[in-house]
Amino acid sequence: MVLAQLGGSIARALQQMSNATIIDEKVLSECLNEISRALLQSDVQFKLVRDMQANIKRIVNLDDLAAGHNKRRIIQQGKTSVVMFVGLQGSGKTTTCTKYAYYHQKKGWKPALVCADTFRAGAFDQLKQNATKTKIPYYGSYMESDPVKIAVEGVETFKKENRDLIIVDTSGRHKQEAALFEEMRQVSEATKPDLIIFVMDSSIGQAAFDQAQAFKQSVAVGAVIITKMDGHAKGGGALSAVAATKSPVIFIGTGEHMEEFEVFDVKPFVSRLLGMGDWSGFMDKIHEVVPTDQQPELLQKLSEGSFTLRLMYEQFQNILKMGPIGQVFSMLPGFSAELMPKGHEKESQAKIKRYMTMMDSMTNAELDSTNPKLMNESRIMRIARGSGRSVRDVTEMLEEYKRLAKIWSKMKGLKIPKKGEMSALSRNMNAQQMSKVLPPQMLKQIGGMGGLQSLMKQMGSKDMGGMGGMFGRGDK
Ligand SMILES: Nc1nc2c(ncn2[C@@H]2O[C@H](COP(=O)(O)OP(=O)(O)OP(=O)(O)O)[C@@H](O)[C@H]2O)c(=O)[nH]1
Repeated sequence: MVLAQLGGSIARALQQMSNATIIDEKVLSECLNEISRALLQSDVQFKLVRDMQANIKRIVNLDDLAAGHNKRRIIQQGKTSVVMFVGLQGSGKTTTCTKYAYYHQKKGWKPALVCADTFRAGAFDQLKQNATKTKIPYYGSYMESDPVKIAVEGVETFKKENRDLIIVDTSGRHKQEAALFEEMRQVSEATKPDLIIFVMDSSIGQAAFDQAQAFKQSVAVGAVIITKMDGHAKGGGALSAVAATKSPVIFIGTGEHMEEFEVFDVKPFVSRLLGMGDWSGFMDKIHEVVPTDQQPELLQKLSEGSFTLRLMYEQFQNILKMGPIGQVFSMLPGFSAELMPKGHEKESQAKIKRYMTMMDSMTNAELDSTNPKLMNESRIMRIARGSGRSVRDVTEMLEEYKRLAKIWSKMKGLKIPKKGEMSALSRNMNAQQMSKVLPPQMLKQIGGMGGLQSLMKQMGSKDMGGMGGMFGRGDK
């Protein structure tokens, strides 16, 4: 094979890979096989080709690629890229457009914003305000009512100005609004975006699948951004949206401010979704903070799923010892936003101490019981009197206990790894286990067990069926 042909074959193989929405082991292997074939046909030594394959596989971190961001160079620095944002009304599109622009500006891009949202009065002002704050050029009009015209003019203007990332914000719309969907399609056709991002509010829940699918059917959605991950919603709808759009989640929004924007990372996201907190961080903390002789016992109890009041007490003790309480809290299964809202660390610490004072008035039998019915009215009254708190306070503490116990009961049967054995947990957390903790409706929407398995794979897990790598951070 002459050199030009060889180059062509390799370029084609790479092109095929970059066309794939998700790069997983299969896509990577196919690409490497293609390249290897071309090399062999060019008489490159077999051993060299085999070593090259192995080396590339070792170097490429599919988990990193799963974020969809670095791998798929849909937007390329140096060339002008147009990115169009679409989504439901109020999903946070306008805010996210600026966050996205700001993020890339910090990375050395020259972004610009175009407001093609002529539907919502005030949208242009909002974009203008955000753009001014972040010193990003913007384009829009108070007079023009045709979003296609504005979008085209804006893109042309910024292309002339050599901006390399032109972001087009569009109006929010629902799938029932056929005319607005047609308009979105026209904006897309006229501006020919290199990437269309579907912005979704994490609290959307069950409606996510249908809505996301409607968007995907009208325009070529290539990526998803989930907003408002700082709220109570766990982002479960995101799973459905990912399934419907067959596109990776690339970023999450974690607040109203420009900096509250993070590259999507599958591990903490899915852990949070399952109400499990950040497991690997949590395990690291256990090994760091819980005295060595107590560790096996705690891990054993965790795997039994029997969460007693005493265990809660001990964990509170550990939490108070852990230092900057805010950071640690979010890692613990269930000990997150509900017990300790962001920015209220002091109050939360006081609450924990209050809970512990009440628990000091409990008997051993009460602390070690796993029977929720044991805590009857007379016991509650006795504890209230003993600790100098109100019956309401005691009831609140017990409610908190029940909430945590419910979450921790999901750990039952999980093989909790010892230090250095994190991958054991990853292997254990398979699709079947995950299916048990997902709301049934959602499971149905993403196509049952089969759908879940392929979704897990799509979301960056290494081995089919297992959450390979998902919790693997502490493994190395
Ligand atoms: N807490 C939180 N609020 C957010 C986040 N992203 C956006 N918001 C807020 O959500 C609200 C709606 O955001 P917008 O950006 O106006 O939404 P939009 O999708 O452009 O709205 P339409 O143009 O009506 O479709 C605003 O109050 C934002 O500040 C986030 O990640 N976290």
